Amino acid sequence: MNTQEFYINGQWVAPNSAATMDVINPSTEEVCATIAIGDQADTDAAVAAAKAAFPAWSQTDKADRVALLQKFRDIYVSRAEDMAQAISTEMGAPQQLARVQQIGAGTWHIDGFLKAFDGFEFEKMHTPTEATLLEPIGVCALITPWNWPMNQIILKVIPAIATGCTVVLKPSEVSPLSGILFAEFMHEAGFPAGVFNLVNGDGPGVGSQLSCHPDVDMVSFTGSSRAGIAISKAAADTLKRVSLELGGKGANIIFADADEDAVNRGAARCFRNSGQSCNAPTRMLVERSRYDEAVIQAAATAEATRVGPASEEGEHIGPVVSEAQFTKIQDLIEIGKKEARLVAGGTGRPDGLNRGYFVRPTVFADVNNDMEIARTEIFGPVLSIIPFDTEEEAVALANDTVYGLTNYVQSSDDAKRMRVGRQLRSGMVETNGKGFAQGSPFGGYKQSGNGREGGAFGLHEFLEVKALSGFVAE
Ligand SMILES: NC(=O)c1ccc[n+]([C@@H]2O[C@H](COP(=O)([O-])OP(=O)(O)OC[C@H]3O[C@@H](n4cnc5c(N)ncnc54)[C@H](O)[C@@H]3O)[C@@H](O)[C@H]2O)c1
Repeated sequence: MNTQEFYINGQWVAPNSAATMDVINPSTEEVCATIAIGDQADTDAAVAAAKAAFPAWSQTDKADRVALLQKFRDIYVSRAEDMAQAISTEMGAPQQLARVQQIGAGTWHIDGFLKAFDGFEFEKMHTPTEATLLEPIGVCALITPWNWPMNQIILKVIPAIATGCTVVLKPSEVSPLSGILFAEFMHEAGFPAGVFNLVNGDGPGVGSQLSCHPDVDMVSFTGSSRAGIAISKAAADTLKRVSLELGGKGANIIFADADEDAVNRGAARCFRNSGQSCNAPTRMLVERSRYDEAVIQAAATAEATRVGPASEEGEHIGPVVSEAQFTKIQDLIEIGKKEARLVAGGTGRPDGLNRGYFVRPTVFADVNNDMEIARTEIFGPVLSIIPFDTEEEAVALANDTVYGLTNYVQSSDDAKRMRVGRQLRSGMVETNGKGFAQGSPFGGYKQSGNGREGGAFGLHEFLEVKALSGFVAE
């Protein structure tokens, strides 16, 4: 794997400076790779390559773009094991999670885009003499996080390139290995030089250079609210489009008439990927008559959740990604112990693990929405349980957060699920354990961001709309 160079204008090139950064395996706390870190000259070279490639690429036939994307998909599938190992090493996803969910999410989104692209109309007659044209926005900077690396990279690169944009990808410096492998696949697929470019670097460096670059037309970002704000400010001077997919503090409303498995399912979903998902249901709101039982069930789920190294097979959860995240989560658990009632887990590593950023699956009961653990996105395997008495109160509690990404509703009453779902201020509502459909728009309300990724909505993100009048249809 080429960790010391960047992929610019169809080839691997040496960085401008000698700056490097170590990549840490979170299961062992050992250095697993060292990557080159870009500077302004590297960013400028990648943006220039993308800009030069845009006129030709934006005019290519849809069928030609589909053929290249299909070729990429074939390579992604045939090299899935290499990709799974890269993700597992860099961010700590255990083998099964890496192979099935982390890799599978990528394939699933590629297929969703290909389906949406097939029937996607780029030109429509609005009146007999005016056409509405959807055209690629131009050069796109794609800045991605470490928690679902291929999911995020594919949700950005594939629709951008499918619609005729050219891109510069900056993966998270915490999990850059999967991004480098992704660039190798793009090269092998044979995209024309400059269509796809990759520069590694950190947020203050390459990230902010891309955000304020005059030749970048759009930034698509997934990650923290802090970085989302910094990117929006940096992008303001050039008025480029900024698409944001930020954090969440999802509520999982469990009514008394919910199915028996609702609490276990909700807790397990909160702990999935070691709690490092922006759409994790981290606030479990339980109707009073089921509350005591729910606390016992959630605690039992936490205790039954095995934690172990990413290199091991099995259904356990792995470490959290970094020392910084580990420390932040420990601090929040400590705060939670003062604010609420700890019923499972707690601070410190799980028994038998004395190295690696492993966190104990933790459950707090008797939480209220004013507590810090109910307001802050912890991004670790930490669940807060909050009781409620009425449907109105449940909706109010769920909506009482700056975030609005995914909320969840569990009830055997179809009308109630739909009624509550309509009142929740979030981009997504999942009910009764039924997941998100392929091609559905993924994105948030409020401070969870403004973008929509996946399927036809995800293609729209990268398009400008033009009204062309005096049109003579051919
Ligand atoms: N919503 C999500 O999917 C998601 C994903 C990862 C992290 N997070 C949140 O972010 C918190 C911290 O994680 P993190 O530090 O890795 O996330 P982050 O937002 O700092 O990093 C994500 C990406 O943004 C880049 N970046 C950071 N600062 C930037 C800047 N000023 N300009 C341009 N790019 C910048 C990073 O290099 C990385 O590629 C987590 O605790 C979690 O709450 C959310």
